[in-house]
Amino acid sequence: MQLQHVPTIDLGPYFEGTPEGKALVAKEVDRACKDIGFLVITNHGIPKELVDRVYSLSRKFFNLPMAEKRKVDRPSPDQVRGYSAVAEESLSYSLEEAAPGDLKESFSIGPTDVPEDDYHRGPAAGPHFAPNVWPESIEGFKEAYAEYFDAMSDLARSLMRIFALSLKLDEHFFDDKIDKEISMLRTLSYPNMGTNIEEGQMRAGAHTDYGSLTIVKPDNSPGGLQVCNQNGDWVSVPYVEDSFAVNIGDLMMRWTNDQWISTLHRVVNPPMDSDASAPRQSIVFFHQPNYDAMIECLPSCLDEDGKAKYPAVSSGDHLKSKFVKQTTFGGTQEVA
Ligand SMILES: O=C(O)CCC(=O)C(=O)O
Ligand SMILES: [Fe+2]
Repeated sequence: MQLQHVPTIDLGPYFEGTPEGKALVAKEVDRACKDIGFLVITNHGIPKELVDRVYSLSRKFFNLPMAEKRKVDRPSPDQVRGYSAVAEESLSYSLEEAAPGDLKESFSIGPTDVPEDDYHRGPAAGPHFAPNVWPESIEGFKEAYAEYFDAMSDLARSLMRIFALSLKLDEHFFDDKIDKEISMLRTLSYPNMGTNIEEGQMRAGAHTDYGSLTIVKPDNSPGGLQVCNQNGDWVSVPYVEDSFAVNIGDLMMRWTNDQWISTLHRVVNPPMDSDASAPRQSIVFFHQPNYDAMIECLPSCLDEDGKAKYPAVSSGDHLKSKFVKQTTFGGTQEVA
């Protein structure tokens, strides 16, 4: 039977390391990725203290006066770094002719401690390793974000190893394709807008993510993440204490020849009567392989006639193609 809701999967047996435990988790993950493209993970090994620290430092940042936040404004349209204000972006723009701006503000970083070599700094690297910008006035902010990025990167590597087992590949198949990743970490703050909303305006309009996988630290405040299941119904991602929501993106769907699905999702507004002092804040890690990793249909995912639906493409070119498609409200470009 096809899953129509988002399952919760305990990663404990994978990390215990027995072949049975690994096989069990790989099977559950395979089903989730095929049926609904989303899963909630528990026993992921990320310290709660780190998550809580990044959460509260981010809250401090979003509470700064606008002039302070503007000091770390996004440096240029092609660099997903720094601050973007409410309604400056629209995630569903790539799916609709015109969409109103999303009711969120965000702060983004890319890889930290980038080596000064040709791979990372030469022309082929484009804006993938652009420098980060940091708010100077919040103590411990930079360190916490860098630590969280690394923790997410480790968790994503474990998830990719589970994916490899699910896809009948060697467990380490993806390792050398994600060791110079071009991932992004982004905190999203969704203020409670009351009635100050345009027709059709949402916290985040319906969209799919671009990369290999996304790891979301959700928030339990009203107005949350919803997923469109294969029946076409919007279902909420369950909130589980100390969990992360994980979803696969367009790149993974392409890598699996559409056997796994990159699912449409959105963040809905809270009910009008909900507490205006409870804005939602989520922390989102968009995992993206090395820019030169070739995304070529995996052998276990070919069609029955042995064919692939898509030609090979590099991770960097794939991301660029999404980038060009998506224009933000107000005319600049944005990557989800
Ligand atoms: O805030 C969330 O829960 C998810 C946001 C999202 O889907 C995105 O930014 O791509
Ligand atoms: Fe998303």
